Amino acid sequence: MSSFSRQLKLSSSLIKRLQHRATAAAAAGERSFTTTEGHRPTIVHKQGLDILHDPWFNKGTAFSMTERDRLDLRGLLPPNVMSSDQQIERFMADLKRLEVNARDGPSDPNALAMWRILNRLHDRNETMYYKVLIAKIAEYAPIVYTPTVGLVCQNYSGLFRRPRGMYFSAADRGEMMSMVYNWPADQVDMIVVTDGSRILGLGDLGIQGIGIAIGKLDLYVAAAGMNPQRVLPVMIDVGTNNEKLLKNPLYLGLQEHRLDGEEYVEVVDEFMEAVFTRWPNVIVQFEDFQSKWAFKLLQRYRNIYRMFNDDVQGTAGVAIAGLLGAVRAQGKPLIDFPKMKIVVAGAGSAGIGVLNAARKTMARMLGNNEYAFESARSQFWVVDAKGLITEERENIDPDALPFARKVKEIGRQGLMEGASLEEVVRQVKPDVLLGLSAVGGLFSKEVLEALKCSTSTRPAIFAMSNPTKNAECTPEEAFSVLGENIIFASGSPFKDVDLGNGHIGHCNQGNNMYLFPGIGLGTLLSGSRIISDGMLQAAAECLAEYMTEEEVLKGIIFPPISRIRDITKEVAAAVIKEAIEEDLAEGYREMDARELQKLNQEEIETYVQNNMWSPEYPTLVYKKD
Ligand SMILES: NC(=O)c1ccc[n+]([C@@H]2O[C@H](COP(=O)([O-])OP(=O)(O)OC[C@H]3O[C@@H](n4cnc5c(N)ncnc54)[C@H](O)[C@@H]3O)[C@@H](O)[C@H]2O)c1
Ligand SMILES: O=C(O)C[C@H](O)C(=O)O
Ligand SMILES: [Mg+2]
Repeated sequence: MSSFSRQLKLSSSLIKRLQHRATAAAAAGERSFTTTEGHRPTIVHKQGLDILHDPWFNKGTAFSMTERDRLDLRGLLPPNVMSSDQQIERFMADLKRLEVNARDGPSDPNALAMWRILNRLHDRNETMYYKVLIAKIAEYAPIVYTPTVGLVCQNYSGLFRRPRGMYFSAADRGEMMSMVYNWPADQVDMIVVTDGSRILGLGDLGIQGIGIAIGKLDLYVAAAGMNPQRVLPVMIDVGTNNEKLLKNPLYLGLQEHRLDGEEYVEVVDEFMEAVFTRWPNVIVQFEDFQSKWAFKLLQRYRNIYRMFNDDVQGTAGVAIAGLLGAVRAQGKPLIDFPKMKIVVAGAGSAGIGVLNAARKTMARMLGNNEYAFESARSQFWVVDAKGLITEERENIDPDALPFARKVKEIGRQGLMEGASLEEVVRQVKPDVLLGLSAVGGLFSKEVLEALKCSTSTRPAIFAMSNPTKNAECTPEEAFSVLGENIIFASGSPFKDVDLGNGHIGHCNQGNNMYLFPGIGLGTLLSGSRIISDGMLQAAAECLAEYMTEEEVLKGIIFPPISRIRDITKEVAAAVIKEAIEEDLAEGYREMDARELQKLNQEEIETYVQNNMWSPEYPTLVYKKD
């Protein structure tokens, strides 16, 4: 156990290391946890144009002459055979041209145009698409993922060309169990499903929300090395309450108001039953469901299906890692975390998820008993659209109730029910101001000025709402009001700030993308039937631990996105270790539960690494059906 884990008082005997295991097993050749699919030819049952139109097999101009003969492709392609590197070079030149040509630099229409070009590549050649994405993840994640994916969802009815993923609608009730067989893949490892009801901070986008499921799965492939032939984006279309979409003749979804209550649950139940019947080993990530349903569905399914909610659980883990980073950045020991005063703006699925996880982490550090849990509660002040939440709040949301401040207590602090964010910050003088409100600019100049009273030596600001225009403040705003001695993180990417004195104000991206790919991959490779709190906690700790002391002291508390494949590998390994520890790991393919238990830390990482898909063209051979 690392000293880091010890400080957190975590599950103790996590790994029984069998040091001699790797060499002995390799020498005996008794098993292989290295999958060597790489050089075997892939059998195809298609020829000619059918192959060129099939993104799973298409190589475009990279088909060799012998392959062109074998697969009846002669004459269907320009004669010059290109290497995959040449293909990428040509493609990138095209993309760059667009950037150079844009008169006023990168802008929304420009980002959308880049998305279109990448999407077309995705349609015609998946291998090349993911090669580009992995090689240039820092450049293109903001296009295929947050923030541009938000714009894509808003415009999806216009952008839609070739369908991607599956749509289950309220009109399909009773049919889902058979419909699910229309998907061509016999194996699906990962589903990201949304009902489009709360896409980023953009509200109800109905069926257009499928874009977010596609974007998340792009990261599953690029960061976690999930095989793109085994991922499935899903939209559950139960209608929309977005009046504009209801009236838009070009809208692609059901033009009726959202189902609610039992009827809604029945649709989601039927979908879950259908996908787990066809693919019993699939993992389902719930994404961007409105808070009203996010918690209920999570509670309903998490003990019977392999599923998690990214907005509630992934975000919580990323925030915990960030909060622990903020403690370290002050040069304090982690055990000081329970002393932090934290103001959270936003009490939706993300805010409440963070609050619950932060409270549990503090309680664990304080002795993990009821008293510790109760006393941790008093470290949080929660402000929502109606102001500070106290026990006096009428019709209080049951999920927010545990964080409602006691009236007496806040009276002493000079606060009252519904107090404004600015007042709360001024009176509480918090160490951390964390926004998951979806309200752009909420951390106004006045709020940031109030934070100057913070009792912390290095206050932290987490403006976590997405996309960019919904961020509670920009890093420029934060650094210009509060000076350089702060920690800053945002949900969407911003550039670092030049502070003008030769110093840089670091802008961290605090986004659940640093956890969900590793949670999914670790769950898959462990073979755990559920995703436990312990597995999620292990993922969060791994992320927190990833940054070095030196980086953290510089204010860098999250890794740059260029390291996302590496951090994902580590997170997946941490999740597997925890699943083994909790006796949940049932194994994956040739790696059964007993074999898994024999792996030491290094072997688990090798096992993960060897099961991460990389975009390389396989040699194709034709075989008649
Ligand atoms: N960075 C990340 O990884 C990450 C992860 C999940 C969600 N998010 C973002 O968090 C935001 C919220 O997501 P959610 O699912 O919790 O949404 P939600 O709609 O369920 O919750 C929003 C909350 O903000 C509150 N709010 C609204 N106006 C406010 C105001 N003026 N002051 C204070 N609070 C206010 C609402 O009352 C509500 O409690 C979205 O923008 C989403 O993109 C970011
Ligand atoms: O999608 C993201 O970028 C993060 C998060 O899941 C969100 O809903 O904002
Ligand atoms: Mg989300």
